[in-house]
Amino acid sequence: MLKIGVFGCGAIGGEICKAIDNGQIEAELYAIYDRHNESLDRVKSSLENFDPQIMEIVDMVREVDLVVECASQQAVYEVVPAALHAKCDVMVVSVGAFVDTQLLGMAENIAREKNCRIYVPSGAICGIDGLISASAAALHSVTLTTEKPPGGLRGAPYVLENNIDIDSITGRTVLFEGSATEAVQSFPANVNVAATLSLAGIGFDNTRVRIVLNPALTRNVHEITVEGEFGRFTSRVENVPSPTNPKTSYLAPLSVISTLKKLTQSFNVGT
Ligand SMILES: NC(=O)C1=CN([C@@H]2O[C@H](COP(=O)(O)OP(=O)(O)OC[C@H]3O[C@@H](n4cnc5c(N)ncnc54)[C@H](O)[C@@H]3O)[C@@H](O)[C@H]2O)C=CC1
Ligand SMILES: O=C([O-])CC(=O)C(=O)O
Repeated sequence: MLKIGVFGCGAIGGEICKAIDNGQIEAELYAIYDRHNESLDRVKSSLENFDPQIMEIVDMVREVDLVVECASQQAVYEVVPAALHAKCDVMVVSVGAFVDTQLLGMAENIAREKNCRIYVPSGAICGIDGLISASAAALHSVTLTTEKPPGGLRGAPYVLENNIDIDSITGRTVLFEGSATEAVQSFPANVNVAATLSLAGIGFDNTRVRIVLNPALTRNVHEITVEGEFGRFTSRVENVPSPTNPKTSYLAPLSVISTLKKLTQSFNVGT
């Protein structure tokens, strides 16, 4: 049975642990880690069937087959090289870290050398399957419009650095327009989806991103439009925010759970 370690036990990590524990994912929850004891305690007390060990990353990668990073972009720098050097596969949710071409190149090189896999689930957006299919021919443009209520954007570096008082904004307001490169650095915990889109499509510099604050919304909306030799498609998802982290949509852990299920099933559907 696949032995899994979960690094980061917040909104996403907690759901993954539960899905392994209740048998939805046929794997062993072998180890967990979080820098906050409360998060570890919360996850541990939610489990009925597994009693994972709490392990620092250096120990975790020696014991498990796959580490799931669901912590932060900063954690990716720690988790990904450690896992790959130990010949351990890794799934990355804080995908925005891969805007760093050195990190991405290094990860790809070590994975090739050690014959390991790096998995990036679709996360909180819909349409990555279509984009991957379309990318087998020429792509002309990829754009993302992310629209969130104030709770989905509060605390982002871009908001703080530009002294934007998001609670005083009363109507739909475009906060940011630019490349995915700038977007994932300015909103590291809000638009990892822009990174996933970039990796699947035409890269960080060419993927265009618009971030909109809409106080009237209760859901996190991501709309993507892709044009290429295949034609054109638009996909729009209206995501229920996670109850414990309003920045994160519930679809994000569901996407990780489904990607993990794919790894353990013999019959797989979709691109
Ligand atoms: N790819 C996608 O579509 C999406 C990605 N995300 C990203 O996934 C990650 C996890 O999201 P959530 O679970 O909602 O966040 P969260 O804030 O609810 O949980 C993150 C947990 O990781 C821990 N953590 C953070 N950095 C750490 C480190 N360096 N070492 C040890 N523990 C660390 C925190 O203490 C916290 O318990 C975030 O980076 C988030 O931005 C979120 C939503 C969608
Ligand atoms: O969960 C979402 O809606 C998107 C998100 O936070 C991210 O991509 O970082």
